[in-house]
Parts: sequence; structure tokens; C-alpha cells
Amino acid sequence: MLYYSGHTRRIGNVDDGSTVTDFLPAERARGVTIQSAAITFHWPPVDPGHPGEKSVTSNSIQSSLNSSTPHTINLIDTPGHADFTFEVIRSLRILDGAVCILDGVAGVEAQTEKVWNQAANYQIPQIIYINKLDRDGAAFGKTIKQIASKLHAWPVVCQIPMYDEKGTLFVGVADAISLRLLKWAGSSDGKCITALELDDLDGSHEALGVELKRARAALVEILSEHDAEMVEKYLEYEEDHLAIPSADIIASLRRCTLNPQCNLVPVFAGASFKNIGVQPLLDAVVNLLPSPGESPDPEVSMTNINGKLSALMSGKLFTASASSAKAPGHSKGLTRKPNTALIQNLEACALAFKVVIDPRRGALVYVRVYSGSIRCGTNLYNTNLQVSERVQRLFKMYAQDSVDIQNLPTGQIGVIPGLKHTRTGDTLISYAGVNPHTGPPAPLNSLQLRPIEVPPAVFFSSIESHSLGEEKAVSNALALLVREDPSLQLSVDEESGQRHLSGLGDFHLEIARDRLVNDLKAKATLGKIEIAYRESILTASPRETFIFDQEIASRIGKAGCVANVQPLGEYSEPSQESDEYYDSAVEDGNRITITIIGNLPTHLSISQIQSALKRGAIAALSRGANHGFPLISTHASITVDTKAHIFGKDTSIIALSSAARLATKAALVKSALEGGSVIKELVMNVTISVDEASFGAVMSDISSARGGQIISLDDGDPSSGASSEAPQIDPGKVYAPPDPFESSVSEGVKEAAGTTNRQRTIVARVPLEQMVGYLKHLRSLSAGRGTFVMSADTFERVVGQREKELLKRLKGY
Ligand SMILES: Nc1nc2c(ncn2[C@@H]2O[C@H](COP(=O)(O)OP(=O)(O)OP(=O)(O)O)[C@@H](O)[C@H]2O)c(=O)[nH]1
Repeated sequence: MLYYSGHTRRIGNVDDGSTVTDFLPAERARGVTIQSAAITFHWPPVDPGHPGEKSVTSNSIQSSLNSSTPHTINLIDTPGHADFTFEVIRSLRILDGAVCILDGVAGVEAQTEKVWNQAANYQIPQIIYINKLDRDGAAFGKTIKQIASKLHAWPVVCQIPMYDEKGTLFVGVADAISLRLLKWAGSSDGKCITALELDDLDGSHEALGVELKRARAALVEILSEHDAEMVEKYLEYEEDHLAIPSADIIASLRRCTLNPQCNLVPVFAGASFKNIGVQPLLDAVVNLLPSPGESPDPEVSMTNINGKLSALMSGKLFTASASSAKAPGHSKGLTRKPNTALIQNLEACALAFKVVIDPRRGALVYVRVYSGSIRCGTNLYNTNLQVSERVQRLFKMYAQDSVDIQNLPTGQIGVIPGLKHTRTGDTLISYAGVNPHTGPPAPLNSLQLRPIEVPPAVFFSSIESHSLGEEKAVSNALALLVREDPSLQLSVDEESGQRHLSGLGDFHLEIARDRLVNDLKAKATLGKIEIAYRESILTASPRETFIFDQEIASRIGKAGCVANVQPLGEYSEPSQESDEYYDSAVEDGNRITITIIGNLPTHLSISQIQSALKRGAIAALSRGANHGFPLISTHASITVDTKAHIFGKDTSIIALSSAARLATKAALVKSALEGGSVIKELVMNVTISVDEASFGAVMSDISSARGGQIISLDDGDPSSGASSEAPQIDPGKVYAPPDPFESSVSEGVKEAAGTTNRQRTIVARVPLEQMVGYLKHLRSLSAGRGTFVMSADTFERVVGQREKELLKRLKGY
């Protein structure tokens, strides 16, 4: 894409590590994408001599059908490996549209289904590109049927693959929109394309011509089922499918692609490795995917207020929340009706969706602007960290080059270099007349764009610096690592003083280790990768009062609070007094409730006090009293009576958070002494796809050797027993061209009749511990053909023999 749009001079190749988007050394070495990169380019290409003025359309096949005006495309290449799913979800938040690339040999893979469903949650319009059609065993028609059966979307075949006379060499595509055959010259850079009109086909392409007419008829028919304007066109052109102009087909296809109710997905064909099919795909991106203005309104949330960004900007969100101010979980400081003039001062609202530590340029923060525009020289307030940072420079990334800009308007993606604090996922706002020290007024200072929950980091590894002298450099490198990837978590074991890095999978941590040691040059060693368990208390503790009174950095720090803990199941929403500030939220599987009674001190704001107490409680909940595992399903309640627990200016933020930590810790110790605690482990939802031959062996391995609980067994469609809520589509009703090696019997019928090596699916719940390194094992049981996906389900108590073994392993006796 970058090559054809004129932004790079050579075509990158993943196999020799020369791609632009996979730029990390670890990505290039392994040939996989780990971090989603964002790059801007134009399609059709902009004339380099006159940027923005004139387009050169010679590279664009279909541009003559629709628009020849260059469009700005921000391309975000996302990873495919399951351990980096969180990286994909982060990217999905900021996408307007997506191209889902399928492997024409493997078809719809398990991980594809998972990401597809996530994209559907964000209502992101998608087009599908079936790639690798040059490979032996590529089956375009079969993959089309799988789009229906596995992704539950109606595939709209826009192109069909074109093979040479022998039917073996993939040479181009027959385009059902423009009714042309597009043939690429062999072993070229893909810029030399011959277009043959359907009417001019000679005898050699007769069969393909017939199939192309069928494809066009199917295209018009499926569009007519969803789009009244297409029905009108069909009648206007006297029911001749072939006579409808391609521009009308594109317009109708665009309406249907952008309307989630239609559930249609246009499908294109190619072999990127052979440079076949890329330019028409780019045309499709411009023709069919939405501009930022057509994308769904993003969600926003502020303390106890949730809604859409447009409702916030029009002031309606506040009006609605003020009328529901009596709802539970409110605090008196935050739900009074705000002055709508507040919103007029909100100049920009953006999401930092990616932070990359560049060896030359330092931290580069990629942002997407959702409202207003970001200007050079303005202060941006980070609502997650509650700090202001100045925008010194702004630029756009074009392949390896960055181009300075002054202004980044709504809908655009750009890069801010030099920010010191902002992390991946933070919301940034620009507020007119703001004091950089105090930030914008509440509740805008807590505004979050499209917040997402970070899944539990259940794999961890210890980190040791090579020497005391290296300690600071290692800490700095770790801080950078966590800034780039918030699904990595850093913690320090209070008792042993050992530092732990936790992540979402073993591959995730392995890559983090690579980045830390090789790229960020930290002189440190990471220990064995282990699984994190959790601990839960069984009884409520008494109320523990703690007064913290200690000098911190030569200043007196004094603060107090009362804390008690109880199993989460026993929590119920209390009734509130009118002079209370109350906040209760779930954090990492626990609930933390903060109640502040009395008048606030003048030197601390309510949000400062609340977040200090919360930080203290979170720190205490990171270590259980019996086994040292982080707590789960625990409710910690902290109360501060300002008369008894705040001591004028001596009460600092650090003193408050220390008091909350120590009081919660004391409550946890009391509860564990009285009622004991249990160890919990993460149980995964696992969906395994194997062929009939290895089905029995895989099932018995899961249910007996790994202690898994089989949830469902079915044939060939992994989603039907699992989570997808989309309606089922009968593949028999879907148009797909026959694959070259197939008879005329349709694939759906063949699969149902069981004449192929049938795919079977096992859905099971299995403890995570049993799934470490499972892919290798599955491959050995299934002659290399089995695949699986898994996602975290719940933490459950470890019981019986496994509990005994685990305790023995932990204690060492
Ligand atoms: N034969 C053939 N091989 C291809 C084609 N496209 C990609 N490949 C090969 O498939 C492998 C994976 O390609 P990638 O581009 O890294 O795939 P990806 O989906 O981006 O993978 P992740 O980086 O893990 O997300 C490489 O070895 C490519 O050379 C194609 O059209 N034909």
C-alpha cells in the first residue's frame, strides 16, 4: 500500500525483515507484528510535485469509477498473535473502518473470529481481502462460505480469482463491480496491469466470463435485498444485472457496508506477496469505508457520568446526569449541575492510542482527535494522570518520514513528540484558559474517551538489575516499557522487595523482556515466566483505624483513616448522608469504596484525596495476608472523617495514601487470621478446532489430563457453541465461485455430507495453568493442523489435590 501510494520506494518483505510497519527489532527478527503502527498515506496518490493539488490516477484501477480526489488514509497494522489481542482492541477503538485479511489456504482462523467479534462490538465497517491465492490449496470459494458460517456476515463477492490456462497460476482478478478482468504482469512490482472488458473477452476466458456474470447477478441481488435504491436501479435498467453502472453498484455497496443492520461484507481477492490485488483493495478502502465524519459517536465517561461525545459537546449529557443525581454511587462534589459554559472552553479532546519509545526521537505519542483540534504550543491536560503537558511539536508519519504540522483537526491521527508522562490509552483535553497546575474544572478533569478494561495480567516474571548502580536505569527503562504497553504491570513484593513484571501471556512477556534488554538496553535479568494466582478472604474484618505520622522527604506527613474489608458478595450499596463524598468503583476484580465526611481542607481537592486513598487501598490489595497473592473479590472500604483524620497542611497526598494502605493491610490481616483465605486461579474459555482424525485424542487430553470441563462439541463452526450473538447464516444460500480443484457441488453441501476431512470444534473451560505451552502440544496431537483461541473467564477456587500440590509447591515442603 505504501509503495503504490508513493510513500516508499521499495516493497517491504516480512520474510527478510524490511517492512515499514513492523519496525521493532523483535518484530523484524520474528516476522510478526507486535505493536500496531500508524502511518499516513494518500490514495489515489498525491502528485509529489504539487501535494494536495492534483492526483495521479494511473495506479488506481477503480478510481475512475468513483473519486479521483486523493484521500488521506491512516493505516494501522495490528498484530495477529493471540497474546497481543489487547493491542488490537486498543486499535479498534480508534478505527473508522477495517480491512480483515484472510489466508486463502487456512480460511477463517480462530483468532480472526475473535477479532471480528470485537470489531463488531465497536460497529466498525469491514471489508475482507482474501490473500495468498497464489498458494497451493488456496480455496477462495470455501473461504467465502466460511465468512458466512464462522463470521456470521453475508459475504458480497466483488472479485473472483483468475488463474492461467492450466488453472494453476494465480494471475489476477475478475472484478464484478467494473465487469473487467484485471491481469497482473508476472514477477513485476505489480504496477503493470492489463484490463479486459467483459464484452471484449476472447475464447480463452470464456468460463471466467460466465462466472463473472453470475457474480455480478449475485452482487446486484444481495444489494437489492438491503438497499431500496439498488432495487430502483435494477428496475431502471430493465432487470439487467450487467447494465447497472459500476458507480451505482459502489454507491449501494457503500451504503450497505456502512449500515451495521445489513451485516454485509464486501470481499476482494489477491496475493500480496505476488503484488496482485493491492490497488483495487485501496480503491475499495476509499470507496467503501467511512470517513471520520461517518463513524459512530464515541463513548465518553466522567466520574459517574457516561454517554456519547456529541451529547457531552451539546451539554445534554450534564442535563441528563443532573436529573439522575440521586442515583447510587454519586458524590455531592461531582454531581451538581455544571455550567454548560464549561463545555465551550473544551477546545479539543483526543485519545493517545499509542506511545512508542523511539531510540532517536524519544517518546512519540500517537493521538486521534475526536473533537476540536490540537494546536502546537497548547497545553494538553491528561485526565488519567491529572497532569498538563505542552505540545512543543506536532507531526504526521509518512512511512519513515515525519512532516511537521501546526494543527491536528477532528478525525485526524498525528504524533506529539516529547511528552513526558502520557501513556498508551490516556485521554488528552485542551481547555481554554486552564491553569496548568490545577487543570480544568470537574467533572471534565476526569473525562475518558472510549475507556477499555485492561484484562488481568496473569503471567509474571521477576526482574533483577545486574548491579545496584544499574538500578535507576533499569527502573527508567521499565517505566518506559509500561508507558508503551499498559497491559504490562509492574509491582514490588513488599516483603521480598522483588520487582515483578506481569503480562497477558508468555509470548507477551518474552517480547517485553526482549524490548527491555535489547532495545531499551536495561542491564537486568528476567526470571522464569510464572502464573499469577489470586487470594480471596472469607470473613469481614472489624473496622481498623490507622493514623500515619512519619517524616517523608524531611516533611511531616500525618493523616488517618478507617478501613474494613469483606468478601465482595457481602457488599451492598449503603444509604448516604448529605454531608458525605462517596465514591465506589471496581478495580481489578475488587471494589474500593471511599467515603469522606465533613468539610474539605483548603489545600487538597476532593479528587486528590479520593485518588490518594484509592492508590493506598490498591497497594494493600496487591498482597494477600496468607499467600502473598493479589486479592480478588474483596471489598475494601475507606472512610475519612476530615475532623479526626486530616491534620491541616501536615496531611499530604502521600500521607493519605500511606494511611489507606496500612489501614487496609491491617484489616486484611485481621480477616485472614479470623476466617482464613482461599487461592483462586484463572479459568480460560478455550475453543479448539481440529480435524476428525485427531478429535478423540484432543478431547480426552483436555478433559482428563488437563482437568478441563467440556462445554460443547460441534462440527466445523467454532462460533456456534461460543459467544457470537450474530444470527446464523446458511452457507448454502451464499454465492461463491467454485474453486479450481472442485467439482460443481457446492462446498457447503460437501461439508455437510462429510466427504471432506471434517473440522470439529471443542469448547471447554480449562485452568490457565494447564494451557501454558498448549499450542505445541495440540500441534503434536493433531499433525500440526489444530488451532485454538482462549479468553479469560473467571477466577475460581483451587480445590482438592490441586490445592494441596500448589501449596506444597509454593511453600517448598
Ligand atoms: N504465498 C504467499 N505468501 C504470503 C502472501 N502474503 C503473505 N505471505 C507470507 O505469509 C507470512 C506472514 O505474512 P505477514 O505479512 O507477516 O502476515 P501478518 O498477518 O501481518 O502476520 P502478523 O504480523 O503476525 O500479524 C510471510 O511469510 C509472508 O511472506 C501471499 O500473498 N502469498
